[in-house]
Amino acid sequence: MTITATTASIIQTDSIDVYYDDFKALKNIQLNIKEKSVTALIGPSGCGKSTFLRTLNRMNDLISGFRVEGNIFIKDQNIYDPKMDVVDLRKRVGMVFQRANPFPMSIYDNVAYGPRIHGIKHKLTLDEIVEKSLKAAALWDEVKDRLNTSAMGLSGGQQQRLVIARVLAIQPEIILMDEPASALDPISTSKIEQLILELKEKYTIVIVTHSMQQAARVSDETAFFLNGEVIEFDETNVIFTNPKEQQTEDYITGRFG
Ligand SMILES: Nc1ncnc2c1ncn2[C@@H]1O[C@H](COP(=O)(O)OP(=O)(O)OP(=O)(O)O)[C@@H](O)[C@H]1O
Repeated sequence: MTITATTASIIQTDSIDVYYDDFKALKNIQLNIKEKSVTALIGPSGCGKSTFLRTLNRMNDLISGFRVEGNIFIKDQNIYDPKMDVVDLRKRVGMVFQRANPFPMSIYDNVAYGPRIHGIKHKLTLDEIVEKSLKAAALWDEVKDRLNTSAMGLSGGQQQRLVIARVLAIQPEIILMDEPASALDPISTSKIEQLILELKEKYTIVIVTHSMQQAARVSDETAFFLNGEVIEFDETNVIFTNPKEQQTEDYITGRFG
């Protein structure tokens, strides 16, 4: 394993092993993820990228047979500490999935949903949050005249940006994205990529992608996963132009996977 990415990190994983029953899905993962940057997780299908991503906000907790050994620290707080408030953790670490999953309600209510759950009831405050979040998700101009219509009427690309606005509305520190553009056309994909580059000014983003071009375009650092291990973790331009491990080179040049 070659790991040279360093500097101030918001997420530190300390030798993580993950099991689904007897199957060891992740082996000795040690990744430090830099604050306000984009970290891409790449690797062939089934190598553990999504499993790792989901350990970062404890999304795997409810899967029967799932077990994690080792610790993950976010800003020095051990998120697997039994005392950790998981609702608070998921507020701090938001998640965007492959398929946009807007709630079957209005555009406005989708974005206001999280703040309302966290106790914000004042209409003007909610209006402000909705506008700010939709602007930050680069969707405001397209929807400002139809905020009270159903989110289900938006295109796939717009729905994905709405989901990002919904995540932003609860002011996370970290946003996890699991193949956020894989179901989208090239123009919608490019909007999401542009958005990721804008969001990293304020947020830490960890993204799983099967597109090497996408990883190269949006990320600062890249981790290459294979068979549940991190083979190499480095600055993205190093991974794509001068990888140190043969397996990384074989993967990025399309020799397998
Ligand atoms: N709920 C589960 N129960 C049992 N095994 C699982 C479960 N989820 C994932 N796995 C196994 O763990 C391994 C890693 O899966 P994971 O989904 O993390 O890989 P991935 O790299 O994200 O794959 P893909 O790129 O296809 O999404 C695979 O062998 C998978 O079959």
